[in-house]
Amino acid sequence: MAYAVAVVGATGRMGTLAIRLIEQADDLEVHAALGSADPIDAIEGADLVLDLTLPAVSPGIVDAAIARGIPVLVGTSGWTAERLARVRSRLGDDPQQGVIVIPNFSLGSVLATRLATIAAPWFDSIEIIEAHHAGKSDSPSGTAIRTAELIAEARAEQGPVAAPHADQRARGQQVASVPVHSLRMDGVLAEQQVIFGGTGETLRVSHQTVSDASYEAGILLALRALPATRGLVVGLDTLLGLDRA
Ligand SMILES: NC(=O)C1=CN([C@@H]2O[C@H](COP(=O)(O)OP(=O)(O)OC[C@H]3O[C@@H](n4cnc5c(N)ncnc54)[C@H](OP(=O)(O)O)[C@@H]3O)[C@@H](O)[C@H]2O)C=CC1
Ligand SMILES: O=C(O)C1=N[C@H](C(=O)O)C[C@H](O)C1
Repeated sequence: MAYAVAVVGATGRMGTLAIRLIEQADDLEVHAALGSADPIDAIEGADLVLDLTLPAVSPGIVDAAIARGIPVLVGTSGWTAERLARVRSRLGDDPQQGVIVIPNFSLGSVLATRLATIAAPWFDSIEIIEAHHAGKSDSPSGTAIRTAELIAEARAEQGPVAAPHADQRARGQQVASVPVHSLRMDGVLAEQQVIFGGTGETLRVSHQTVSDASYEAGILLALRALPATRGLVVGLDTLLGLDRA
């Protein structure tokens, strides 16, 4: 049996990639391929929903899937801790349905974030620089938001990072106390560098995406994990068990 997937954002860069992957997989099939002009009701009858749209649109799609009892995989950015908390409370204490939110489908990126959380308690001075293609409409990136929030979580005992002169605009946007600097420019696909400043040394954890092919294995892994998921799961690291490594 093949799971029927409704892809929302199917006309976009990531949606087009997802449709191709689903069409090529024996255990998945396209139920509906939706763009901005299509009614969300078209997800009805799908086994799974895949959301690859815009940060402003994504929460409504998740709500629509939850309302219809359809498990949903979210690849769209903009899912802050606050937004995730709202979904968790919407699903309730004994959720029978799965919602998976993956800020970054690439293995290298989630490993880089994991490495950053290991270093986080050891350095008080931590900043993130992320760069993306000029067409990306949101900043900071979903990956940077997630990385900053996990760094803050890993520093629960040490407290917020030092962010001197944070009132100056060029000092970036603080996410969970971590300054994030976003570049949007030609010649870049997606990159992130987490810089740790210590006594007489810096440590840099850096990841570069050179092709959208880096997302393919993660998309398939998360779609296949979705039917058995109950409640909210965040991050490819969780699906891979890296959060316990
Ligand atoms: N998790 C990850 O690893 C990755 C996540 N992303 C994220 O995925 C998202 C999509 O990126 P990308 O494909 O580059 O973006 P695109 O701009 O190429 O595509 C956006 C898609 O959203 C659709 N859309 C816009 N508004 C609505 C609406 N109201 N209802 C339904 N669909 C709508 C568009 O449809 P239309 O064509 O009709 O306007 C289009 O299909 C972004 O948030 C990006 O950050 C990107 C790469 C990797
Ligand atoms: O828009 C993109 O391209 C990407 N968006 C995601 C994000 O906001 O982190 C994931 C990846 O960085 C590519």
